[in-house]
Amino acid sequence: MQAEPVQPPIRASAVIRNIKQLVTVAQQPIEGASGALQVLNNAALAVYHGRIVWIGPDNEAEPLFLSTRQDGITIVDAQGAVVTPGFVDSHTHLVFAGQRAEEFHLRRAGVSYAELLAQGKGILTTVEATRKADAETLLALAQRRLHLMRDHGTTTVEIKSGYGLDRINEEACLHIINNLKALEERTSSSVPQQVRVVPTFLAAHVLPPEYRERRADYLDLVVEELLPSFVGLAHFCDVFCEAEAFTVEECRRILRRARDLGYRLKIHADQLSPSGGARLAAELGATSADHLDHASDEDLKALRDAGVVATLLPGCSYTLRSPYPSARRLLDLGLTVALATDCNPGTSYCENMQMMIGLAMAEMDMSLEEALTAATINGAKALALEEEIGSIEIGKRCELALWQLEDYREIGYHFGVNLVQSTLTLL
Ligand SMILES: N=CN[C@@H](CCC(=O)O)C(=O)O
Ligand SMILES: [Zn+2]
Repeated sequence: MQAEPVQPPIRASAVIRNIKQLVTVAQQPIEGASGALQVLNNAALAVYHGRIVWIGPDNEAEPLFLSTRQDGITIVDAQGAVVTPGFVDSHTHLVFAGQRAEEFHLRRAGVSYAELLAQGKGILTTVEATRKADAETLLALAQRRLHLMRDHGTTTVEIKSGYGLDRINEEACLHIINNLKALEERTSSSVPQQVRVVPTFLAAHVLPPEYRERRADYLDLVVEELLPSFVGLAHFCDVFCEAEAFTVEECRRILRRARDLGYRLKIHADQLSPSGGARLAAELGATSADHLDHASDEDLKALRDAGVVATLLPGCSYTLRSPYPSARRLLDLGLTVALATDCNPGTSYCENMQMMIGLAMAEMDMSLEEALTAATINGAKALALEEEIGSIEIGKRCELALWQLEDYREIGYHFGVNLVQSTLTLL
């Protein structure tokens, strides 16, 4: 009689071995892991059809997966890397042409961002350059930025339109974002470093110049025509709620319509002044409210009570030389805080989430553990993707950053260089 073949208890398509430190950022305790980030030393993990099915000590991976015959199993040697979830950059404006270095230097000479906006510069300078560029150029520029992000550890990026501001150009920008998404999904599996792309429609970024004398017509265009015809091209609808951009009432009208059409909501809130954006985000049940430099304690409590993620964008304070919002204040009030780059040509030209973590630790009173949480699982919450990504846990997608470090606590301490060696996305 022939002996029954020993069946492996867990089926795997890939096993990642030889991980010096696995920083899981798990929301549920993991056996053998410790600390706020649930860190496991000398670890391995197994993946089946892109989902994590096992996490444990490296020496247990051998008997579980490697000595039992499983056809087609891929072994990835992490070569002693520190491994974290890939960054989730939940707020970016990657699709644009041109640059605004001149304004950057003008601001250093004392001209404010709001003054530039009021003079028809700022965002409108980029709208002009973006409208002039062809789709191929815009795609190539955005793809280059996306790959820079990936090289610095980001595996999910939200990308907003908002530099087109008319039917043709907004639609073109949304198509470019969706083309980037498709290109990433199709990337060859021999280089498994895809970036997940989440598209956002931001027609209410600033009033386009041709509508200066007919503001109501632009709002009608957005609400009655663009929002309904772009369903399916964007997951989120965002607005810039600010004196120089759109009022609370205008934003409410746009976002209500968007919500009725099935978009999730985001708001650029209280960035340059107390604009009422945070309150509106709470009222409408937005997924996130972003910036929040001028939000009051009452505004923040309203966000917390409504379960809205507070996304802080330290690159803006760095670029605009404005005071950094205190993340400590938000954390002490009990908010869920995310960090993002806000990569854009005006207020934060930076693709690197490691830089945001460094700034948040140096200037916003965040611990490394809080900043890493904000850049991964809380970024996922800001995109309503926390069931899928943002931490290394059973059932989640395998989207990782591999770091050339002895210890994850070198993040933020060793600064100014890229510490990420690669990202890894197993499908
Ligand atoms: N504040 C509005 N939008 C961007 C800036 C865009 C720009 O200046 O081009 C932001 O998030 O900071
Ligand atoms: Zn923004």
